[in-house]
Amino acid sequence: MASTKPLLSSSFHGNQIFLSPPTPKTTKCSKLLIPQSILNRRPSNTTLKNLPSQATLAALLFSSITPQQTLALDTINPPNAPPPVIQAEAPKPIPSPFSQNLLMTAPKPQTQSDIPDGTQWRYSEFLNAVKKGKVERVRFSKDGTTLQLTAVDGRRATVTVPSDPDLIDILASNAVDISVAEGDSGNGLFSFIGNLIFPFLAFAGLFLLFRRSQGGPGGPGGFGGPMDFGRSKSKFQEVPETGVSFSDVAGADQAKLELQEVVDFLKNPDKYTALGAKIPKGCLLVGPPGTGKTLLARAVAGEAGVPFFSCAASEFVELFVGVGASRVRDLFEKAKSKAPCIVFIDEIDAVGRQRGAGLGGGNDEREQTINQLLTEMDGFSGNSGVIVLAATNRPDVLDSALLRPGRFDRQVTVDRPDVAGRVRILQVHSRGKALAKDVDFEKISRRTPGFTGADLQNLMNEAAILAARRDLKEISKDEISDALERIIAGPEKKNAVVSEAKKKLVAYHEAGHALVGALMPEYDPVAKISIIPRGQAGGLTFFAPSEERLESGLYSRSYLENQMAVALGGRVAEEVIFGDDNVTTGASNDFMQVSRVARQMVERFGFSKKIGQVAIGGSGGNPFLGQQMSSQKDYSMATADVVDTEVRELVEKAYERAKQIITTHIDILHKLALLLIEKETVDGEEFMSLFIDGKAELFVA
Ligand SMILES: Nc1ncnc2c1ncn2[C@@H]1O[C@H](COP(=O)(O)OP(=O)(O)OP(=O)(O)O)[C@@H](O)[C@H]1O
Ligand SMILES: [Zn+2]
Repeated sequence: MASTKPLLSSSFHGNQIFLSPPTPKTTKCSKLLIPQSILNRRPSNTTLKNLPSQATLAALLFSSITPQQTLALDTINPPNAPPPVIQAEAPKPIPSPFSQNLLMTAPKPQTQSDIPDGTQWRYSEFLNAVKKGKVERVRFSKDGTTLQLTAVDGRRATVTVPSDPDLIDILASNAVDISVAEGDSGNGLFSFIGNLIFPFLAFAGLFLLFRRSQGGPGGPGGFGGPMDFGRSKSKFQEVPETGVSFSDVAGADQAKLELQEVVDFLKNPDKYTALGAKIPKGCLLVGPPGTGKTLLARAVAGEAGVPFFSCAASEFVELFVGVGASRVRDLFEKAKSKAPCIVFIDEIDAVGRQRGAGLGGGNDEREQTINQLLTEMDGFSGNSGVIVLAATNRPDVLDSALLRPGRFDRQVTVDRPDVAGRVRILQVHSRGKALAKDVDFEKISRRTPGFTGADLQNLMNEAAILAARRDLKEISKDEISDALERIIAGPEKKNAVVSEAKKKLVAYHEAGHALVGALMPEYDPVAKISIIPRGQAGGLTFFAPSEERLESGLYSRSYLENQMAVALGGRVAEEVIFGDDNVTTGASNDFMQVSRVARQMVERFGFSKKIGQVAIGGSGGNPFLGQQMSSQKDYSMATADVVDTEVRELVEKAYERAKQIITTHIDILHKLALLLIEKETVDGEEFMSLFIDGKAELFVA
């Protein structure tokens, strides 16, 4: 039961900061929260980016993790949270097991029969049987020190497992089915992965991952030989013609304008060099995920008609020091031979973070990679015809050496699109889709502030899927509307069994939010009220904040006070109707919102006279770029007391206002609650008509 500003963040988004720009769920799930204990154990020069794939790999290897669980894990990271900071936790280099591997001799062939007798096999017997294809499946204990095997003839045996980095590879290359015993303790996937990725399996996993990405095992028996590692060349893609033009990138006019210069240069280098003009070698595309940075880079190449080389910086960095640097060298070698061309480096922050900033010392591999990149960029003169575009959403963490003149000295901001931009993006993504006449992009655009291009693409796609599921020939506004709500608030649980009593309670609760919202001066209009359960919420009230408000990101003191009153309206209605003793826990999200707003008003926005116009508690940061707005306390106990008192006062004041509105307009509260019980959803217009019938005053001061 949450009062939801669909378009502002809400309780659905977990720990998200209330006033931050909305971050609708997108289809992308790239970040995985990895427990510190595992991070500390991983080899020093892997990047965090590898970890999801590592986990995915584990998921593939160990069938007890389903992809769905991995997705569920993704959502543990609040959408706006910064990626876990890698620099603070760069662990000490761990000697690579693969170097030992070089010295290891292959196990001697066994003379025993293929399948040993007994229920306790020696490790060498086990390996031998595996290589002869006599082992069907193995099941590791949770700590990985023993395994249970099932032989092809159905016999079972136990093996004590030494720390052998090759084991997983050997098992996999002999098509042995691998799983891990599920424990009865622990809390789900975290502890599972925690126990799973004890060092040798982690190494083995990475080893496999690496080998896979190299295009298959290097030899029979799965022993590819560690020397393969240095020779990777396939870490970038080369597209001779992207076929993407600026017209495929809707909105982003400013960015296109700035990049037009790059296009001109690539098309006509002589014109510039004849005049002695210095052409930028590198250009940084900065903006939140999904805003079309990659698309823009492709469009630059497409417009100029030059080849497009792309790679993700995280893929440069692998297990061995020096590999990343050699990959960078390969990439530029190739690019220079095809100049003029575009080199696009995505997620440059993965290698481009400030050097030597980590607690555990520097990360050699990353440093070498970035040094190589800088060398390459310094190496080609302004007119070599290779232009490097790099993308990041964390420009703040980049090494300043990258931003020096002659490197990425230009920044192009690719921001979330505005109303008009969203209309055009919707148009682009409805090309080739059959749309009903009632679809109005303008209206959809107004309902989707904060959406990125990727979000809008996802929206249109979801709508198309819905239309197909409904056996329609066209996508109508209903499908788009339903898809939108689904994206914002999670799917409706239409079949959830809700008792009459609960339905009534939720109806009054939501009616309370809506009523207070409608009667607060200059508050956002109510768009829809629903008592169909959705996600965690028993019911929802949608408001439609104005575009200007969202775009400016500015909120007045009175707006925030209103917001708190609206959020409290649910609980107040419960109290008034059902009595103090019968209020429920349904308002807990509302309370969280309220206290967050109140605290921010006092601590950060200077809205408290006693604290004054200062920001205390936390270093701030720009949530737009995913920086942490930490709530770390950096003030004295005495100040903390004042803060607490001020926060409480704000909340109490809001509570009183909500109560006053609800008690004076209780007739409308009843009407709306009845309507909700009958129809389950009520839209804004219908709700407002209750006021006209009831002759309530619309705005009370
Ligand atoms: N301005 C836009 N016009 C049309 N489509 C867009 C636009 N922005 C994003 N998209 C769509 O969203 C998809 C994802 O965009 P893209 O990968 O370019 O984003 P990005 O900024 O590079 O994201 P990330 O930082 O996650 O890599 C694109 O394939 C494209 O279809
Ligand atoms: Zn509520």
